Amino acid sequence: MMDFYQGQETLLQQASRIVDSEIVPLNQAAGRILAQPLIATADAPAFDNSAMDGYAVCGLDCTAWQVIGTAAAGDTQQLTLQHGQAVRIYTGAGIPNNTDAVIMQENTSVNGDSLCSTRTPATGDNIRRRGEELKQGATLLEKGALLNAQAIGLAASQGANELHVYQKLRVSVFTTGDELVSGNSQLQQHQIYDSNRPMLQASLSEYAFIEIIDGGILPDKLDIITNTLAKAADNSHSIIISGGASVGDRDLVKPALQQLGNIEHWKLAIKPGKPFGWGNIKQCRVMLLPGNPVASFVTFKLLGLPALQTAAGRHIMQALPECYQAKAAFNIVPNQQKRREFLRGTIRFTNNGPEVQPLAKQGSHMLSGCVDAQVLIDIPAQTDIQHGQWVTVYPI
Ligand SMILES: Nc1nc2c(c(=O)[nH]1)N[C@H]1C(S)=C(S)[C@@H](COP(=O)(O)OP(=O)(O)OC[C@H]3O[C@@H](n4cnc5c(N)ncnc54)[C@H](O)[C@@H]3O)O[C@H]1N2
Ligand code: MOO
Repeated sequence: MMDFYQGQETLLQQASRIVDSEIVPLNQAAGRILAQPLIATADAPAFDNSAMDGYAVCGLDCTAWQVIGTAAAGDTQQLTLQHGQAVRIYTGAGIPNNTDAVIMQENTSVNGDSLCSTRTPATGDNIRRRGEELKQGATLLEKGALLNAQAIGLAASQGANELHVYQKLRVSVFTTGDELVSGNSQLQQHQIYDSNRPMLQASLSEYAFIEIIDGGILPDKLDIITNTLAKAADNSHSIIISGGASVGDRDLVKPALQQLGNIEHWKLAIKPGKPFGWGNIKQCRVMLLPGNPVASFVTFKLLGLPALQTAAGRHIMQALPECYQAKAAFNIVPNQQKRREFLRGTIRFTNNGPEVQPLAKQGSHMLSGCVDAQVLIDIPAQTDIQHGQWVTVYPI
């Protein structure tokens, strides 16, 4: 069976981007993905300006300066100093011509129009120089950047009022299984409520670059699954389908996908989530998630979501789930598990660094054991874990 990391890499490399781009107003671009690099149209700062409230002075050899005027942020006139002169200046105001330094007001004393400094100023003190942050023509944001609040602010700082972004990735979400019932229906014997579709849609709804299409619950009937997926593939960039991914006679998603397109890969050596697989129907990427709710959640977070992000235009390195190292506050000795395990755990930040502890209820059918989890703990197959050892954790 393929290891998780090999599977993740293969999946992401095959997730070729298929969405077109569009132009949206800046105030609707938050959370979208940039389809063209954003280039600085002006230097930043655009003009030399003061970093402090104080006095702009000319002549650092002087012991006193004559204050000849005021420069406030937004003043449009350009002042000029002669040797021995100063201007009262405020943070963000344009620097007068011939200014040698700005002295912050806490280091000055003023008597009438005569200014003295309590400290010796040095050339360039408290002056923010034109272009010191960015030069005109510099790349502000790379193609594929996620437009978070900081990115929107940076684009706005350059006067951008619309941005070229990738169109939303249309993702159809299905669950399968004759036992599944939506929350608004009465349960019959041996039926259960569908938890995976609301869960997957809730996770997808955090991403502004994704448009969710609710496919509903599919019965365990090959012709219905095949017909429904064929239609969905025409109308979606990606399909996520949970359940029916395993080996039972009623596990019909794989046969349906084989009829309609191809299966690229099926089964990874991970727990939970072994029957995860993916393939294509024409241009549409289809991801098969296991039905067990925790297996569905874990494979979605670590595999499905990164693949959707690359399909939506993000770079692989940015789409990979974030992880960090924490110290195991537990032992697994001997570890005889043949699959890499992703235990659900909690983190405690101590003076020794972050410590991680698995939660009880680790069954892949036990969503309640997942609710309080802050991280997935990566436990490599057949590798003992000693108390205090560093392990990789993925925030969820
Ligand atoms: N003989 C084998 N049986 C199983 C294997 C195996 O290798 N050999 N793998 C097991 C593993 S691991 C998993 S994970 C499950 C996944 O199987 P499927 O993807 O085919 O999922 P289902 O059989 O449809 O369902 C499994 C389980 O989860 C419940 N379920 C399904 N969908 C939902 C939903 N939307 N909401 C709530 N619960 C759901 C379903 O009722 C089953 O209890 O296969 C093992 N079997
Ligand atoms: O992947 Mo299954 O969830 O190991 O039970």
